[in-house]
Amino acid sequence: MDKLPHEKGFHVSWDQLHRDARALAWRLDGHGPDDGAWKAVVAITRGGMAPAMIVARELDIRHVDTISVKSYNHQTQSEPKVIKSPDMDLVGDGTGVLIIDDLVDTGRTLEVVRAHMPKAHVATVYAKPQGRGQVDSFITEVSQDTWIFFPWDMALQYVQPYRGTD
Ligand SMILES: O=P(O)(O)OC[C@H]1O[C@H](OP(=O)(O)OP(=O)(O)O)[C@H](O)[C@@H]1O
Ligand code: HPA
Ligand SMILES: [Mg+2]
Repeated sequence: MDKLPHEKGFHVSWDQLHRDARALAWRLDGHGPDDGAWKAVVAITRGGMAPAMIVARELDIRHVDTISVKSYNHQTQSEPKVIKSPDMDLVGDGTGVLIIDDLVDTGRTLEVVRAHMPKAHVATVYAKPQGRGQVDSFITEVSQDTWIFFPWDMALQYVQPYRGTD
């Protein structure tokens, strides 16, 4: 039987995202340089903002900034561009900074971000094999041919029963 629409991707609920982002925070806790603390979180907008908020909350980090890299138009990839940089007085070379994104796919977004803050620790909630080398920490890996659907891109809707009634 053909796959049902909701079997064609990895669909992440808000609850799942919250659990996975918390797990990421707990993994990072105490692993900052020197005393183990992290001095700031930089979210890669827009997808990194929800996980970054959860990580900053768990680890009690009050300095939160953003970097904006645009790399996709819907599901089509284009040349990544930095549209907005974080406060470089705050982040410096990235030492003690946690860069957070929802996922790494090809790794091209993170390549651009790492060039800005070479000493930062890069963490994503989800990772695909091609980009895994660009992240220092992640929670769940999915195969390269899986599309991850996030809760902010979805809506609840009716699906046909597995065994149709004709
Ligand atoms: O590893 P890559 O192949 O570069 O892809 C991963 C990036 O792509 C998506 O962001 P997108 O650029 O679509 O912007 P958004 O976060 O605003 O949705 C995703 O949130 C990651 O940031
Ligand atoms: O699998 C994905 N899901 C959502 N956004 C993405 N951007 C790159 N890959 C993905
Ligand atoms: Mg993104």
